[in-house]
Amino acid sequence: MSLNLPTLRQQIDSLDHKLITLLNERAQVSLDIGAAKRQAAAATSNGDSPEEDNTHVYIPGREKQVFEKVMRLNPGPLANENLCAIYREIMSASIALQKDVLVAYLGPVGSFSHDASMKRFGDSVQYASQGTIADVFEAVERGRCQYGVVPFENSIAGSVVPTLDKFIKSKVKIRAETYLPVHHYLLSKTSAEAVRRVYSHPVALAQCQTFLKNNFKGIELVPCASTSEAAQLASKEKFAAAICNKVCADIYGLDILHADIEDQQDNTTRFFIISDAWDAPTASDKTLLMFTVDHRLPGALCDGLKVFKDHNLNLTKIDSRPSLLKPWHYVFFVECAGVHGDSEVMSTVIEELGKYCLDVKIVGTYPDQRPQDLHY
Ligand SMILES: C=C(O[C@@H]1C=C(C(=O)O)C=C[C@H]1O)C(=O)O
Repeated sequence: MSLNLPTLRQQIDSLDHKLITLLNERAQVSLDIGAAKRQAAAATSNGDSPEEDNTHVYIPGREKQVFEKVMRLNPGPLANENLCAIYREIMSASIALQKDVLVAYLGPVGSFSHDASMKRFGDSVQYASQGTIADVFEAVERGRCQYGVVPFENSIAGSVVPTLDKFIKSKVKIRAETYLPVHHYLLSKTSAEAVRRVYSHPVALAQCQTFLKNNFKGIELVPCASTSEAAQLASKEKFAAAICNKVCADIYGLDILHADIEDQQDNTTRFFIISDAWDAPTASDKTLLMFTVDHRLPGALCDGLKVFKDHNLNLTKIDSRPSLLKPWHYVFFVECAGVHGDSEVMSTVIEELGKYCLDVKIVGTYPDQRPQDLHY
């Protein structure tokens, strides 16, 4: 069969016609869903601030379901990754139709947080760059942004301490988690031999220790607030370089000196989407709890952790930070899988934990997002 280009283009035109009609039908339903969410919120509100619209249009559990459905129904030839990227944008437009959404991220543009935010929320929502992780928390706390994206832990460097410390003091809640594969680049305006100083975020420097030891032993390493700030600083200096995302080369006019310099190629960072509220239970959720331990009771931490075992809950993360209330007094973070914060099981867990631990608090509860299922 000979392939006729004008006929094939006619086919595309006719399919586009159908697609545009269907996309708008979907958008109309999404507008109705927005109205239904406002109705439901009004029915449960106490009428304190009727002019303030606190409804949540971003529903991570529902989005996870949509992505799963898209991949299940995909007959090809489109790859799941490409179809999911298209759906990311369809849902982004759908969110923006329901409400103006502003997402705070650790900037400036070109940071891994920016990348993670864009991949999570798409092109149609608005973004607000923040100077530090603490500023992202503050933007959400003060209601300037409805959502914020903060790095939580990295597969090589471990926990992101400023994020943990902000959770101790802040009232924000975790609404979703997301994962980003992280590849670092050494960017500069000069040659590798002429570099005298390397800027980056401390967690990024920690991910490239072997590379730095082998190639830049003894060189000045300057920590800064983000990898994109590092790129910005390096772009203003003659003999400096930055460890950052590849996209910073174009954004800040830098050359690539070395690619993929992270110590492990499967380097991944987990981010949290924070907000003033978590969402309803889904088929599979995780919950992050925070508590201090009463040291007057010997073995209190051990007894506390046993509560999770007794309820058959798998622990997926455990960490501690100084409470800053007194020396050698710690706040513990424990994440468990298979349970939502609003469930009866969780109420029982919290009650039982209370026997051994003080100030037990849920930091967030969110759909369990396996990194391998993220195809966008
Ligand atoms: C349409 C909704 O709102 C948003 C948009 C979605 C979509 O376009 O499919 C899914 C979840 C929400 O983030 C919804 O809650 O169902």
